[in-house]
Amino acid sequence: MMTVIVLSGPIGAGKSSLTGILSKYLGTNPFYESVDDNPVLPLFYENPKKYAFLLQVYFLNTRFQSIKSALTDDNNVLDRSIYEDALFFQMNADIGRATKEEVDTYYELLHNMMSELDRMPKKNPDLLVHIDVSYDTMLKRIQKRGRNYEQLSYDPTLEDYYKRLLRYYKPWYEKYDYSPKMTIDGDKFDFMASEEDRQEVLNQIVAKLKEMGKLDEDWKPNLVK
Ligand SMILES: Nc1ncnc2c1ncn2[C@@H]1O[C@H](COP(=O)(O)OP(=O)(O)O)[C@@H](O)[C@H]1O
Ligand SMILES: Nc1nc2c(ncn2[C@H]2C[C@H](O)[C@@H](COP(=O)(O)O)O2)c(=O)[nH]1
Repeated sequence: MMTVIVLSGPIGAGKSSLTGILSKYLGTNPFYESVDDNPVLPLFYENPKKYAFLLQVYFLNTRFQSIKSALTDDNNVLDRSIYEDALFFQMNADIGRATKEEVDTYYELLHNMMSELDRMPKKNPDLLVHIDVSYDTMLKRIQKRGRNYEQLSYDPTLEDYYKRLLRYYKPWYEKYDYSPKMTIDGDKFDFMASEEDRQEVLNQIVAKLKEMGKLDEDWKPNLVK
């Protein structure tokens, strides 16, 4: 059965990490957001006002590309949903990093591209797995990952940016209704370092997929690597 799972959550929540763990466990394909090979991301952090619009278009384009493959392919896990794109741009626009013309153009482009998804065999994911984290956890993980331009030492105003991002995520998740959804407590479960925590998180997701009828009741992982 074709099942598409999408991860969501703020920067550093653990989406990419869980995408890898989950796709391996389910025997499906991981799809990653373009980050380390994204030439616009460092420019954005250096000069957000100048590059917010370009970065947004860059992400929209790469995400659309991976969604097209993921929704036509078999079983997949994506490390961020396209539904979060507007959240990021709205927030950047609200803090004055985009002109009205850029905002209008972006929304038109987004709607236009989203309507293309109507033609796909599947328009929406089967399940959204949201990783919920506090500011402290988010910051710790951003530090652990160590991308220079995401550190508060690089730009102290990132503290406000990150706190604001967390505030935007709450209503976004509550409103999200394109598919069934579930939350993983990213503060509680250290699914990178603790084998026990990792298993607990996987069990929660598998239980949800079984409840939805996407996995058979007697499904067991094929752990042969
Ligand atoms: N649940 C977790 N417990 C401990 N460390 C984590 C957890 N999730 C992610 N990390 C670590 O935090 C950093 C950011 O994780 P990543 O998966 O890149 O986040 P995202 O894709 O959401 O930005 C990485 O260094 C990763 O090893
Ligand atoms: N301004 C925007 N920035 C975005 C968007 N999507 C991702 N990002 C940034 C945030 C991180 O610095 C980096 C990678 O995100 P992770 O959550 O995977 O760490 O890219 C966006 O739509 N707009």
